[in-house]
Amino acid sequence: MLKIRDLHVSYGNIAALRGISLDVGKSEIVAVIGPNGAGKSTLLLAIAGVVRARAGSVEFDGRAITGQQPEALVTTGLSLVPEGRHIFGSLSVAENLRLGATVRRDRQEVARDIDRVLAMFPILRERYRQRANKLSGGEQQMLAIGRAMLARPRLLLLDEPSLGLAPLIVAQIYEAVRALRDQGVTALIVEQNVGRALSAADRTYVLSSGVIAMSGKSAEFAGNAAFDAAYFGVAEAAR
Ligand SMILES: Nc1ncnc2c1ncn2[C@@H]1O[C@H](COP(=O)(O)OP(=O)(O)OP(=O)(O)O)[C@@H](O)[C@H]1O
Repeated sequence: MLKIRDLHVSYGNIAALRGISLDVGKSEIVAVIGPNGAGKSTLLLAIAGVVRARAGSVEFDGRAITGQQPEALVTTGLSLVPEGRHIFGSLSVAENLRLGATVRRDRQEVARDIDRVLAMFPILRERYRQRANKLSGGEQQMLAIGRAMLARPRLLLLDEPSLGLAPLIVAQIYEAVRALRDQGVTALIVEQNVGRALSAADRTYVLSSGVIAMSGKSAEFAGNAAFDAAYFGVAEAAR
């Protein structure tokens, strides 16, 4: 579904991604882990068209999407849930959700999709008319995912969904990601929470200083000395 080849992204003279190649198959959950500054957010931003690639290619469903605008990519089925959630604090939960559907014209289907989101995250039903800045961090993360779902994505890009959240809330968020996968939504997730990433993802890539240090089936990573060396080695080197 997603095919990235030799992707390079720079901010001025800082090379954030230095030749990334990565694949995500339909209905897979794939994680990208790595320490602070490894380039994880840049990777998602480049896929979503928010930052420009200096070289390399990104294909989505067999079509080259490199260099396309984020708005155009949303209509092709690609939704980003950015780090920090970027919800609108002064708007209600209902208004934030509807903003996710601005590219759609099928109003009745939108109402049905809002109902699906509220069924997935029942706390948002209780908070439906409240301003989003009154929500807890976990509720805001649920709202951000719900808003992304309103665009009916086939591929969901999640940037650190567990950041700053209590384990019970993180478990709920990942439960939702799995439920979405069962409905046919593919997910590429960036995480610093290694344990959570490995338990949720079918396959995992380790990103270090803008390059892929290791990749494979997540189940084979746990307790694997080569993985520990690759991951903790790069994490240590990044300190
Ligand atoms: N807007 C920017 N301008 C300049 N440099 C940037 C910018 N955004 C990121 N960088 C640099 O690019 C590199 C990769 O950053 P990126 O945020 O993608 O890493 P990350 O793995 O997501 O880290 P974190 O977990 O801290 O978000 C870092 O060296 C960072 O300082």
